[in-house]
Amino acid sequence: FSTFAGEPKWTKQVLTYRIVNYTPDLRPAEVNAAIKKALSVWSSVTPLRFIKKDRGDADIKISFAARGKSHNDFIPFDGPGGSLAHAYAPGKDFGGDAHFDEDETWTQSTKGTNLFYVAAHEFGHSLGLAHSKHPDALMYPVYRKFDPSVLLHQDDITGIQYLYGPSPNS
Ligand SMILES: CC(C)C[C@H](CS(C)(=N)=N)C(=O)N[C@H]1Cc2cn(c3ccccc23)CCCCCCNC1=O
Ligand SMILES: [Ca+2]
Ligand SMILES: [Zn+2]
Repeated sequence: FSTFAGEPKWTKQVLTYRIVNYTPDLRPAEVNAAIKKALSVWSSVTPLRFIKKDRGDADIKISFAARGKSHNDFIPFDGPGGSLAHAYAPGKDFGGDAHFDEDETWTQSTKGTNLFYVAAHEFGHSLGLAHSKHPDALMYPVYRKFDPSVLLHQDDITGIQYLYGPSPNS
């Protein structure tokens, strides 16, 4: 596993998240569920807890943006394929935020681009993990045929617990 320079991490265990806008590819309830499940991947192995906010500021702001429309972070997306999303390391303002490329076809299946899988990867970044060299780790830099049941590789768990420690009820 790897962390970002300076090992930025959240100094609190309860984090808030807000889904700022939704993709038309899925029903809002499906997006809510995929995001919630992707966060629970990480909270299941750490003391971290996530609270959803529907307005105002939040630690992790989630949004969808397409090509050209610079989603005010000056990193425009690249159309279908290529980069699927990006997320910021822990910190204030943009820190922790995750942006998803609206030009992808977001799905809940193994066709198209699976939102749950990409979100789980992005939240690894939002929590302070950089990329892993293990090809079967969630934090591997390239999207792979994923097996929805087994998502976290031991390397991912070792990395996130290095930053936040294990779940208290482990
Ligand atoms: C790991 C993901 C869930 C998140 C990362 C984004 S990030 C910032 N959070 N690490 C991602 O989007 N990786 C690209 C990496 C990538 C693969 N290729 C690319 C061609 C162009 C640009 C990027 C890529 C080759 C062609 C395949 C393109 C489709 C799949 N894209 C990827 O796997
Ligand atoms: Ca893209
Ligand atoms: Zn990544």
